[in-house]
Amino acid sequence: MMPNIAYVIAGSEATGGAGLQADLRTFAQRGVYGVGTITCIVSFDPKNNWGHRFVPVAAPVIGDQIEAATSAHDLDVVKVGMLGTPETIATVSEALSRQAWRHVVVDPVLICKGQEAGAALDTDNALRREILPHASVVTPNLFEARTLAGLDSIDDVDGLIEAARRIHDLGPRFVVAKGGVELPGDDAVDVFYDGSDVTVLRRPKVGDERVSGAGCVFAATITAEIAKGADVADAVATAKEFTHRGIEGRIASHLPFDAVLPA
Ligand SMILES: Nc1ncnc2c1ncn2[C@@H]1O[C@H](COP(=O)(O)OP(=O)(O)O)[C@@H](O)[C@H]1O
Ligand SMILES: Cc1ncc(COP(=O)(O)O)c(C=O)c1O
Repeated sequence: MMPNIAYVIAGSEATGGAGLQADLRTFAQRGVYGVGTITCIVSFDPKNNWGHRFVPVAAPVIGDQIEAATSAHDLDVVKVGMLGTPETIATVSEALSRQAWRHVVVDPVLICKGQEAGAALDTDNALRREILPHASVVTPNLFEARTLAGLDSIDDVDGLIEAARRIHDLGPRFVVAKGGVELPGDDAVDVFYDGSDVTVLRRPKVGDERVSGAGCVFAATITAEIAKGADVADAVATAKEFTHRGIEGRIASHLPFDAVLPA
């Protein structure tokens, strides 16, 4: 029997907590066969307060990986994670337009802390212009929702809903705007908007620190569930529960932050 296959185009995070490592781990745990393409390599630097070191993979090498993956398998569901540079964004955008996709799930990772602000702005604009039009599902966190929606601040659930509506206007059919730990209150609140109805998902906050990989596991779970045939609303509800469980069971390390342990 053929397994359900999910594809991810994302960055490697060398400590294993986030990025492609978390995506493929999540795919395996949700029972789908994962295929991955690496866009960049992030290696936190233990000699420098675990600051980000960021190296993009050369565009032709990204293109080769996508060619190999899409030629070997009949892929119809893809998650797009960290891209990192305008050149990578152009390469991935061009590759996405070469075939029809049932769903493109975009986790709009906007800033890698190692990047200088000017470069990050170019990347943000390129992501909005070249990747969002391919997205059927987009999962911005609070900062990304504010940036993509062009809002000065998001202070409550109503603000999150307004952001989700504005991002929907940019193209994606389904928007999950995540309040996470950043939105004030006792619960981690996310808003799901499908163009007509708003669903508010909430679970109690586990601590008040960000947990590495939470956004990656969340979007990867949505992708895996869609690959198995779930509709988007059910996939998002499953992702909320699965990520919450992974945050509760999180893994500590010598890093100054914990990582999600999807299980
Ligand atoms: N400490 C926490 N406790 C409970 N849920 C959390 C916590 N941090 C994040 N979440 C939830 O995990 C999911 C992804 O987290 P988020 O922090 O928004 O992603 P990102 O990693 O992109 O910033 C969302 O459903 C969010 O609400
Ligand atoms: C390669 C890569 N992708 C994605 C992320 C975002 O991870 P998170 O799920 O914590 O938002 C990171 C963060 O370090 C990363 O290094």
